[in-house]
Amino acid sequence: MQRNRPGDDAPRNASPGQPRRSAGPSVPRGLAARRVAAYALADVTQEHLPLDEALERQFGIGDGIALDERDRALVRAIVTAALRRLGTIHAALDARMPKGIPAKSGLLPEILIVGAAQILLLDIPDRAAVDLAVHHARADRRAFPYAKLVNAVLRRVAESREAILAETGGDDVPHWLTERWRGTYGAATARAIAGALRHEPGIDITVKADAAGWAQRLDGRLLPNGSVRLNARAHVAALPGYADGEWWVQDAAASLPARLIAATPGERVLDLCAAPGGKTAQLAAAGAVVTAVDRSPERLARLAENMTRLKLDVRTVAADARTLTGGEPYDAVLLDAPCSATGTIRRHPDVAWTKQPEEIASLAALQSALLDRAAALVRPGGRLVYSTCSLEPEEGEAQIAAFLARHADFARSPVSPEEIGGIADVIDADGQLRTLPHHLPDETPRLAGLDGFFAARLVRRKA
Ligand SMILES: C[S@@+](CC[C@H](N)C(=O)[O-])C[C@H]1O[C@@H](n2cnc3c(N)ncnc32)[C@H](O)[C@@H]1O
Repeated sequence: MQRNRPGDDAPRNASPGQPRRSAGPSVPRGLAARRVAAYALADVTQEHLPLDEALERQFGIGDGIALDERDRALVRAIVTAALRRLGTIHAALDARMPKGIPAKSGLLPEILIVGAAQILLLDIPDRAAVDLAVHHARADRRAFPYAKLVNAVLRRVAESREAILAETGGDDVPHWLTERWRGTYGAATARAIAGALRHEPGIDITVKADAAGWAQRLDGRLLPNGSVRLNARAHVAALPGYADGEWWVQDAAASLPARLIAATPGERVLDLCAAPGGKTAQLAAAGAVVTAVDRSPERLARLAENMTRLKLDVRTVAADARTLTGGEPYDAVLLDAPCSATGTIRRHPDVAWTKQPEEIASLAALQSALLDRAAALVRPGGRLVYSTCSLEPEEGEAQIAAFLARHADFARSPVSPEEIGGIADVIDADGQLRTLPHHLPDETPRLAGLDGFFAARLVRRKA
């Protein structure tokens, strides 16, 4: 879709409390949420701001300040849905606007996208979505002349909803990503990945013990790896066992790297990029004596809060793992490294729009430095597990191949299917883990899939 910059009737970085959009005499219920959604969408797609940051920014200014919890949840749902199917939405609008979006039309592109996302993807009556978009256009100085166009285009989108959603040809993520995946995995797998990313994933949890029992109590299903996948959407903090610290939310694939450590009670394990602590919790729950390191004090504080809820005892260290020194080497080290996170686009569709191709090389350099430091902290005979939630081989397979070329004292310790509940198709020829978003299929799309993870287990040869 041809587009111009969003309307800037008032400064986008207006300070909190300062009204920046004039509401007009009669503001229909729900308009404020749509306006905030449109601005947050622009923050993500144009300024490459992660969605959480965009929402925090927008909830702190203008209309956002007055939104209650329900409206804020609605804003998040609208923007998330729009980002998940942005290619589909652009194509649907393009097909109904042969001349493209008029130039200098303010927030018009975002108004149309927010309207189309509600019509196509959310349980919101078409009429409400169209009317609010028209009101929104009327309230935006530059979009004002196009209010009738908004009405006509969105009505046509509503008329063709099923056909639009059945169309699977286009990309919903930026072209550079699909091109990359085609080159890495081949055309058929790249298509399957793109298909899986179109669906909102379900909620997976990791339990301390009695996974089958918790699957029953929480109305979930037990996955082969021992995770529980909830059958329905839920407000997790209100579910039984949450306040008592019996379980935590963690994608089934994200639970695999810590399982590969196979920690035994009393072993000393170092978790190098640990926050917010899903993997730390697994290690501690297995009885290991865990030291959790993270560079971010804020994220480490969240980890500590999580461990308190889970009643798990973990030592925390705020430090840059690249310069971590000292002490006795560890029985095992987990390095769940910072990465492009392209494997988590199902859960975080903003990642597709906030990451830039050039970031992959700089992240790979950081991972390589972290790996070298991690290796020095493993005792002879000890294990090193490296993982990333990236689909990019530079952050996975190629990273480990380069590491082994630099470190003759390490060798792969291949993963066996039994260790991960028999999900054999996620193990590559070198015994490494490579999960992809379309793995673990299910008839119900929301109950299918895994985040995309890479993990390799290495052992340090005995001297
Ligand atoms: C992928 S997240 C870790 C997720 C975590 N392992 C879990 O399972 O919850 C990567 C973490 O690495 C941290 N990080 C990034 N660079 C780091 C560095 N140089 N040293 C230590 N931690 C770092 C980030 O703050 C972030 O919390």
